[in-house]
Formats: sequence, structure tokens, C-alpha cells
Amino acid sequence: MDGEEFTITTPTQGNVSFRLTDTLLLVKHSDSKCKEIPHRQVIKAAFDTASGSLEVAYLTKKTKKKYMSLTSIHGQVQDEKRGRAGEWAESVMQSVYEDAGVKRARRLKVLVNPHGGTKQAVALFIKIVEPILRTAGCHCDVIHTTHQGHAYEIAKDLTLDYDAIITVSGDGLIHEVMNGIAQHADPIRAFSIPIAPIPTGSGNGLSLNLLGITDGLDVAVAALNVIKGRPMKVDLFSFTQNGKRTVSFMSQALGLMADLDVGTEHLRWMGDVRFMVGLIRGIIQFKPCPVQLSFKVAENDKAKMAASLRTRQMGDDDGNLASPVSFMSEESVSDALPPLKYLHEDEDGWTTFDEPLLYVYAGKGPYVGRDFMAFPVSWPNDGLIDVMAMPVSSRKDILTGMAGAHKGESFWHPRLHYVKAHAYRVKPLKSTGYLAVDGEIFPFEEFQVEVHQGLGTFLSPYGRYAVDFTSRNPLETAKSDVMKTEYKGKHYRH
Ligand SMILES: Nc1ncnc2c1ncn2[C@@H]1O[C@H](COP(=O)(O)OP(=O)(O)OP(=O)(O)O)[C@@H](O)[C@H]1O
Repeated sequence: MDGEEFTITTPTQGNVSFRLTDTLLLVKHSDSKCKEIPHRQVIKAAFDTASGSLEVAYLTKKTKKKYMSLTSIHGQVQDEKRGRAGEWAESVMQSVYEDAGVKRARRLKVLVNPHGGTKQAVALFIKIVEPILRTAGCHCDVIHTTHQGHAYEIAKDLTLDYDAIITVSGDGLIHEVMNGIAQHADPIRAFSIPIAPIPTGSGNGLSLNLLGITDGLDVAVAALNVIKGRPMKVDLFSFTQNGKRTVSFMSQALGLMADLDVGTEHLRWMGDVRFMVGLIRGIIQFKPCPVQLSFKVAENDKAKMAASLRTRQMGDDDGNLASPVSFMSEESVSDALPPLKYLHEDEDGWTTFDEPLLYVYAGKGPYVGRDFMAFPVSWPNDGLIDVMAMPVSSRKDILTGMAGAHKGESFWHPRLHYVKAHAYRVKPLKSTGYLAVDGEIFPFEEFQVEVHQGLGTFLSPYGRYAVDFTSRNPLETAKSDVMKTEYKGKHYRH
């Protein structure tokens, strides 16, 4: 039945015709040219037999609008086509959902943090996000968090019949959800319920990574990801400190990089500008970060990391997407978190970095904020954590290093050490300093981090981070060999 044209008569827009092709829904108003809506943006086609009315809904980008717009068109189907309208609407739904590997009418646990970022979460959810989710037929069980720790409590006792957990917040609430799930009676099954962020916090790093720099702060694009995204397996980290295990999904920051978060909490109202304020303040203060860093290295050649990223990006299109429709994989169900592999006292195969440092920053996901692609060669489920360490140098050095930070160019800074590791540990050499884990403050005390490959799940439109790292090594070939020699020979002891 694809290809057949259906025309409806609407109360306000005259006649509107629809035709479905293999990839598009064509929408034609009598007085305007035909709109081409990709299947992915179509969220509803429904025919009501009793009234003879057809509703078609989709999202489109409109110039000058901050967010994608929801269009819902209702109207009476012409008499002679009424008998086939139900079947046509069903064939549209089949094409835009099941044929794309997506279950319709997802059941969602929605956590709205009224306190995050610029405190817009409640208004944005009610005005923009909820109408989109409801139009798509999603079942939303909405809770407004009332206190710190609330999302943790909810996630810990979550029933496992949700298709996704939606956080209308920043990254901080996701950290809480992850740690609630880690304490769940059935953590592996709970971790296989995908999380999808609606970006209303100040940093929104996860949303930028899943949706890209152009769409990453668009709450309507994020809502579309909730409806149409597919589960993407991601690595999570165990952060252990003083015998306590915490799950981290994004980053651990020490020194200058922790200054961006810690101490700018009271500036949440600024949105992500607060991180720039933190950076400038950190550069003015220019305090060294008194720690010893050790890691279990997997790769330490930047050029190889960038080449391997390009190879992966050219690989199969949705390589990281889990099988569609049903999210729970019965075979992979085990009932406990993976055990820790590395003991704190284990020295075998560990490399120690001996240079005085200005900061250590480790994590997963290229963007940590809109202006900073900190981990450009990060991959969702390579089983590794990207660790960077900046030795104490001049303010000028740091500033030049940050110049192309929004495009990930600081990766190539000759003084920045960047490794992919299975695990790493930090031992403070003094008692005072800053440590932030996923943006939350932690005691400045010894800790260790290891990676659990593919333990977590996010909803993703692409099955990979929606981030292009196009920057090439400015020193290219010859000079990069010099850097490599210096890297291995001078500052490390094995
Ligand atoms: N009702 C509430 N009152 C106070 N704090 C809350 C409330 N609900 C949640 N929180 C806390 O707010 C903190 C920040 O949440 P969130 O991640 O949404 O915003 P953000 O920190 O501004 O954004 P980002 O993490 O992206 O920088 C979380 O640690 C969470 O525990």
C-alpha cells in the first residue's frame, strides 16, 4: 500500500495530502510545495474509524526556532478512501517504527530535576517534551525529584518493566541514576534499561555526545531520541575509594579540570558559561595538582588512537546498537555487578607518571561541555578509559592548548599526555585538592578506576557518539615520532 496518496480535509489548513515512500513521508498542503519528512521524524499516524479522522504527527526543524517543532495534522479522510485509511496509517507506523527496529509507545520512567542548570526543566518538559512523547503514544511515569539523592532512591527500586529511563536534567542526575541501579537487586537487567537525557542541566555532556553539537541542547531532538533512539551499549567505570565503589559514566577530574565544576556550583544559573568562568579562574590561580598517576595502559600513541577512531567511524553504520524492539537480552542476564579486576596494591603491568601535573582528566564521551571536546578519540564501548594528564607548564601553554578545545584540538597539544587505559589510579601527594566525579565533588583521597565494557545502555540515534573529530595532528609524521620518544623515555617508569 506504500505510495498511495491520502488526502484529508483539515479545519484550518484546507486539504493536506500524504504519501509514504521507502524513506520519506511526503506532506503536501494545497497551497504550498511538498515537504519531505524522513521516517525517523514521523511519530504518529492514526485513523479513528468512528469519526473518520486521520492524525499524522512529525517533528521538523524550523529556521529561527531554538527547538525542533512538533506538527500534528488532523482531518477527515475523503469518503472513498475511508475503508483503507486504517490500513494506511498502520503501514506508516510499521515503516517508521518496527521496520526501523523501534518499539512503539515506549513505557518511560521520567525523572525531572527542577533544580538543575538554569531551572528550566519543568517548563521545558511540560511545554515541549511531554507533548511530543504523548503524541507518540509513550506512557510517561513522571516524577519531579524533590531532593538530592531522590533519583538514586528511585533507580535503586525501579521495576524492570520500563523501556527507558528519561532524565530531564544535567549529567549529575544521570550519575545518581547509575549509582541507584548499581544498588538494584537485579543490577545487570536494570543497567540494560537504556537511559536517555533531556538536556536541562548546565553541562549536558552526555546529550551533546549522543545527539551532537548542533542538536545536543535541543530538548525536542532529545525527545525524538527517546521515541526513536536505539539502545547503545556503553562502558561504565567503577571508581573505588576507601573501599567504596561508585559508578561513574562520564569523567573524573583533578586539579585545573576539577576547578571547572567544583567551586562553580553557585553559578549554575549561568548555564555552561560557568565552566568557562571556572577555567579562567583556574588559569589565574595556576595551582599544581599534587598527585601521582599510574595506569594500566592499552594505547599511548595519539596518532594511532586517531587512526583507529577513523577506522571505527568508517565501519558498519550502527555497530553499537543493541538488537531492537525488546531491550532485555535474556541470555546475558546475570544477577550481580561485574567483580573488580584490579587490586589497589597491584603493581604488575602498571605505568607510573612522575612529572608534576597541572591536571588529570579521565573519561568517556568526547564532549564534557559545549566548548570542550576533552576526549575526542573516545569510543562508547572499547572497554577503555581515556586519561589525560597535563604537566605543569606556563599559562600561555595552557591557553594555547585550550584554543581549539571545542573541536578537540587540545588532544594534539605536544605537552598533553593522553593514554587509553584499562584502569588507572591516583595517589594524592598532599592533603588538599579538588576531585570531581561526573561533576560531583569527592574527597581528595586515593582512588582507582576500572572499566566495565558495555555495562551501561543509552538510547542513541546513531549507535555511536554523534561527534566528528576532524582535527589532524599538526605536527604529523616526523615530529610525532619525536613526541613518542619523549613520552616513553622521559617521564614514565614501568
Ligand atoms: N529538588 C532538588 N533540589 C535540590 N537538588 C536536587 C533536586 N533534585 C535533584 N537534585 C540534585 O541536583 C544536582 C544537579 O543535577 P543536574 O545534573 O540535573 O544539573 P546540573 O548539575 O546543573 O547539570 P550538569 O550535571 O550537566 O552540570 C544533582 O546532584 C541532584 O542530586
